[in-house]
Amino acid sequence: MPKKPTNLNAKGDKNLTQKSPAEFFQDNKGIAGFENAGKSLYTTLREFIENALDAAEAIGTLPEIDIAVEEVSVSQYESLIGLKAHVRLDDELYADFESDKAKAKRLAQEAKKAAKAASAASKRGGGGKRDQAKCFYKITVKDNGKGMQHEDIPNMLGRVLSGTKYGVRQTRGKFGLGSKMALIWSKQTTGLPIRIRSALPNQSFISEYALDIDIEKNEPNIHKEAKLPNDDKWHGAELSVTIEGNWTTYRQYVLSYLRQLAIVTPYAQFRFRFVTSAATTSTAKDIDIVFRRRTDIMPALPTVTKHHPSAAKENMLLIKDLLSQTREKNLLNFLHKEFTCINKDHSSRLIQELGYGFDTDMHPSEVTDKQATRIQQLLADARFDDPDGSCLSPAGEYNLRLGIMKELGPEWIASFCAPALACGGHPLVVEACVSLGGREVKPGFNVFRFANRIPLLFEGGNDVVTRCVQRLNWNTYKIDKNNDKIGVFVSIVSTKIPFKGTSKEYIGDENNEIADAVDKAIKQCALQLRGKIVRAQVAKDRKARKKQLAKYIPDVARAVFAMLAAAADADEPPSKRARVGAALWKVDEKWETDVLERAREGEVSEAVLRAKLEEHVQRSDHEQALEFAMQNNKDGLSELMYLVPKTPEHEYLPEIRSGSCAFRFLKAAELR
Ligand SMILES: Nc1ncnc2c1ncn2[C@@H]1O[C@H](COP(=O)(O)OP(=O)(O)OP(=O)(O)O)[C@@H](O)[C@H]1O
Repeated sequence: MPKKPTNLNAKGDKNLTQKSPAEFFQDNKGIAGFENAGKSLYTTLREFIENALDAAEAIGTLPEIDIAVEEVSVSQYESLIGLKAHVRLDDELYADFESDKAKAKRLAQEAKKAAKAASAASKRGGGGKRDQAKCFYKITVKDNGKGMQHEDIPNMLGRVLSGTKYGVRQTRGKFGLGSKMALIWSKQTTGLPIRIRSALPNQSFISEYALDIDIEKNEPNIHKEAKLPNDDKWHGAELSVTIEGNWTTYRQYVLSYLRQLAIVTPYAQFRFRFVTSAATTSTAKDIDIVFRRRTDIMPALPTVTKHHPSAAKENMLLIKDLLSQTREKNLLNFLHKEFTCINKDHSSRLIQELGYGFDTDMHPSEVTDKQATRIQQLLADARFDDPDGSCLSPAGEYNLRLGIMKELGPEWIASFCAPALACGGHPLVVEACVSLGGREVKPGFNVFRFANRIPLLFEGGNDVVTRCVQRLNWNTYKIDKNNDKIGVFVSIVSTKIPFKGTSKEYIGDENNEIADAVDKAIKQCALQLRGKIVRAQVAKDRKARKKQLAKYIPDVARAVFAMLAAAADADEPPSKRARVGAALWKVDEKWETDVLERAREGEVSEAVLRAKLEEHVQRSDHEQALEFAMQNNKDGLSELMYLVPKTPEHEYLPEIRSGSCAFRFLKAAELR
């Protein structure tokens, strides 16, 4: 309903009105990923699941997340909103009265109609919902995370742009918007409140709330608040909303999202259930899948960091904000403590460079607006080291590989982690894996994108990763881009991912630093794979040669033995012709006499010759293979294996070699 304008100035323009953030996002749901019923169902799940992961990781707990999507029939929905609260005394009085026979007939017709609509929708694809009846779903996500303070719950979940994840730290959530968008969508489509149960670790009670949002005031509207006993010492949160959705068209997206989440978070366990409405007689569409945890090793927690000085390039107001908030007492410490990559010496040199009017002892509150602009200019123009990225928590090559092996089972896989770089003043790390082959992988490119360990499923064509994949000349790496089953996985983590829009769907291609880092990471993986491909080709050729040689062994053994036997019988060395035929041209005479003697005594037989030849072919094959691998090591012919240290302190052995392989132990830092 259009809002009555609030006149802000009695004398001014009557149309001058103000909107609350909640109203803005209600009117522009699309920018937050709520453009239609199907997409809204997907985004609601995504927002809840990502909050659940953030909450468990924040307390270092291995995430265990239960996700349920329950279909709600129209009649169930009506009773939820209290429309059928009245218990009928005389059914036959009502227009919708139907006999048992009529009811059975109607249900059969409805089932037929629903099947027809679903098949039409899946043919149409996308999120269209024209001529379909409205469908409602109850979405519940339960985690074992840190929970929320009782008093904070209404503001956290009922006030747009409120959250605990602002600041310079890597988190999946950022805007303080996602769950409120789900609530706005539920308010608009079903009018039902969000239900929350939550407990902090070691809290004796469970907070229970039902609330919705006053969109005009951007305020929580509490329907129910209670504290229940927490006898099981549970901690975490359980959020539940009932919304209009479209499962048929977004089912595939939800399942792909979960599968990709399992790849990038193999240390989490997800259980996903889809339950058809009780009114539907068939349960054939029900789903109950568990994405099992494959490792107990979680990446280290990301830590809060400070701005990199290059952030001044992007944000003119940053210096002024920091100057007004800082607790530092002088300019020297202000630059050193409020930014990364500026030590005290560097800070003093920068202050000298600022010139007239600045000195190291100056109090930050004395800096004028003009001087703040001068500081901003200098920081934007000066050169600084890249941040070290230690505040970030990338998925890790081990976790990525494990997830990919588990979900896709490729034949080959290569991984690379690029050094941290500064992007808009925020540290950013790119990790990549490229795989070949695997289950359910189609020929050509299969691009999987992750940002702060969130799978990105939409807008693939515009994303920096897809663009880099398309630009790369895959032939150089002996990879056939049309026929090979190529999996490209790129995970980007940062304290601020430069998403396009608030729906966190893709990262644009225009940032050269990110594009270069992605390009480099993919190329490094492709290079490793080229080594494996070359090695496999060489191994194949060797096998063919060995097979070919082995084929001739019986004939050669027979011919050589026949010649030896004839020479031994005749008591004289073989003729020159026979020597050439048997490749004995250059053997010395003593050896020859010795062999003839042994042939006479039966020590050298055809079987012995055959066994010796087989042994020789086998040995030279191994020697050639190892020689080739050692010579071509740079080309990626060595295979990286990741060993998880059992203790923080462990010793690295030197290289170990055997006849057919060599082990070289490297520390993670030496791999880069
Ligand atoms: N499952 C949960 N466990 C603990 N805290 C939660 C949970 N879900 C939400 N919160 C709290 O509520 C806040 C608001 O969540 P919301 O989804 O609205 O935004 P966000 O996750 O901060 O950012 P974004 O809009 O980018 O997702 C979060 O910052 C978090 O503190």
